[in-house]
Parts: sequence; C-alpha cells; structure tokens
Amino acid sequence: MDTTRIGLSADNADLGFSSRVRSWLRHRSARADDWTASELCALKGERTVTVVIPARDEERTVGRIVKTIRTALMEEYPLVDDVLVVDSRSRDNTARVAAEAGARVVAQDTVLQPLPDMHGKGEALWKGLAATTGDLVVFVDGDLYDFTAEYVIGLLGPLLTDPGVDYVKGFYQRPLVHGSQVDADGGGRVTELVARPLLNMYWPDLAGFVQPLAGEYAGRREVLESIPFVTHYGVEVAHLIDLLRWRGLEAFAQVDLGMRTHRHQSTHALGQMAGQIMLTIMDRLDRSGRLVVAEPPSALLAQFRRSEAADGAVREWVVTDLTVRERPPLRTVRPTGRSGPPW
Ligand SMILES: O=c1ccn([C@@H]2O[C@H](COP(=O)(O)OP(=O)(O)O)[C@@H](O)[C@H]2O)c(=O)[nH]1
Ligand SMILES: O=C(O)[C@@H](COP(=O)(O)O)O[C@H]1O[C@H](CO)[C@@H](O)[C@H](O)[C@H]1O
Repeated sequence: MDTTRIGLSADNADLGFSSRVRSWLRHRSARADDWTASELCALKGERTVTVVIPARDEERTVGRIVKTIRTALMEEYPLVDDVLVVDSRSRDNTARVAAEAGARVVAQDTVLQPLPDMHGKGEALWKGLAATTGDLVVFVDGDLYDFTAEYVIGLLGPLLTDPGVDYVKGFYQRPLVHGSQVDADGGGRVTELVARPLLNMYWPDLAGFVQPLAGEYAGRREVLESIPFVTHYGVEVAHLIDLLRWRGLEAFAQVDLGMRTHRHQSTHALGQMAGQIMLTIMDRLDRSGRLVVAEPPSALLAQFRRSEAADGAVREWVVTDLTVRERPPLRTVRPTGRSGPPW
C-alpha cells in the first residue's frame, strides 16, 4: 500500500499522539490509484462484492452513481456483483431512477419484516446489509456529485489485498459549495466541529482518520454483521468506536478518494445530525463506564427558524426529538454461526 501524502508537521509530531496512531497513519493510509479494477478483479477470486447506496430523495444524483458502477465495475470489469439502492422513504422518484439505471432497489421498511420500523440513514444501511449477500460490502452515499468508480476501487483495495484489514474509510477533499461560492475545504462541518474534537478527546486512537464521518466506506460482511448499526446519523461514528474496541486500530485502513462534493444540508439539519452524533458518543462513553451519566441527556433539540413577516422577523421555536436507537448486530437477528464481539 503506497502511503498517501500525509505528513506530520515537525513541530506537532510529538504532541502526545501515540506512536501507534502516527504509525497507523503512515502504513494504513493509501490512495485509490494504488489499485486498478483489473488488478482487483484478479485478486477477488470467489469473493463477491456488494455496493449499498442509502437514498432518500436522491433522484437527481443516484442514477449517475448507479450507472457509473454498472458500466465500469460490473460490465467493463466484473469487480462488483450487486448494486442495491435502499429507498429510504423517498418522496421523489429515487426508486424509479435507480431501477432504470440498473440497480436493485428495496424499500427500507420492507426488509426483515415484521421487525418494527426504525428510521434514518443507519436504518437504511442496516437494511441494505440485510438485503444483500456480498462477502465485501461497500457503502456509497446517494447524493454525490462527482462520484467515480475509483471510490469503489480504492475502498476495496485494502480489503482484497490485506487480510488484516476489516473496514476501510474513504477520505477526500471536501469543498463546501454554496451557489457559485466554493470553500475548498469547508465541507464536513459536523466532522470538524463535533465529531473530530470529541473523538480526539475520548478515542485518540481514531485521531488519524482524515474523514471519520465519511459516507463512503467498506467492510467484510462477517464484521459488519457483528456490530450494531445506530439509526439516523450516529451510524458512522458508532462503527469506528465499536470496531476500535473489538478489532483494534490495525483492522482499519483509509483511502484517499480525491474530491467529494455532495448535496449539503442546512445548518439547521446539521444541528440535528450533530445532536445525534453527540448522543451516540455519550452512549458509547456511558457503556464503557467512562462517562457516568447520572441523568440521561435530553434528546430534545430546540432550534429557532426565523422568517420575515410584514411586521418584522418571526422566530419559530422548533423542537426535534433526536433520539437515536440501534439495530443489533445482524447476525443476532439472522444467525449465521459467525462469532462476534465478546460484548
Ligand atoms: O433517513 C435517511 C437519511 C439519509 N439517507 C441517505 O444517506 C446519505 C447521506 O445522507 P445526507 O446526504 O443527508 O448526509 P450528509 O452527506 O449531508 O451528511 C444520502 O444518500 C441520503 O439520501 C437515507 O438513506 N435515509
Ligand atoms: O461530515 C460531515 O460533517 C457531514 C456534513 O457534511 P457537509 O458539511 O454537508 O459537507 O457529512 C457526513 O456526516 C454524516 C454523519 O456521519 C454521514 O452520514 C454523511 O455520509 C457524511 O457526508
């Protein structure tokens, strides 16, 4: 695995992060162009690959993502065996657009009935895992504007070449695009303002992840079916924390996928995402006895939505229940005989 260009600035190099993290950053960081589809097809052998795309109201982008996967990674090179779009209660034509592009499509709430419905992105991913069979599973968001086949190639590279790697996170430059204005590295706002500071405080071993909340990642099925999936937007941060505890830092790798632009949510919406991530982190701290929560934090988030009225600004008090729940490891719902975490 060639190391990607990540250097430690000399003046900070010994500011406390363990040599384990610095070493991991060097030998477990790669670039998508370290591999080609042709090379990975040769290495794949009998293993099968599934791509799962969670999609809620993504009719404008999901079709191109699916077509790119089908053309480059199923027809030109048989690297991917199955691409599934999980229609997550879309109110637009996501399901039709995805099917016309050549994806299998399932409605989130039809998978694993009669289990009671849960909600959000984490639920869509868990249901996507349940509705597929690939030995290696790649998750790709459905709202990407510049998705390329190299995203999938890069994420599969470590899994097909290093048996010690169980889970691979993508990273990228993340511009924040607002109309014609582009902040070259302004994206990943919840990552930079919430997730990274809290992960550095409590799980410094995860400090080497360039994009801990990246929506593009891949893993071995037997591992993914052995960990919980937190609902809504807690899913990614919980995966990192749970897998660090179970498999250790060496089970992770990260791959530079280049650039990622996507549909940005409003600050209001990201406030709710941030709350769900904080609730997830506090839950994990509480579970590991590192933060004794005398009283559970409230899951209610009060926000203010301002609007202009004839007689001046009106602020609407908007309260959202951020409660995140959790799907258990899939193998406990659908036994596979595989062993899982000792906890
Ligand atoms: O209830 C949900 C919320 C989100 N998503 C999908 O999960 C991906 C990431 O969500 P989003 O774009 O809202 O998060 P962001 O990238 O803005 O953090 C997208 O493909 C969404 O369509 C989903 O399937 N169900
Ligand atoms: O990284 C982030 O801060 C958020 C928001 O990104 P932007 O500020 O809209 O670029 O996006 C990520 O977080 C979500 C929660 O983990 C993931 O589900 C998304 O896939 C990822 O895009």
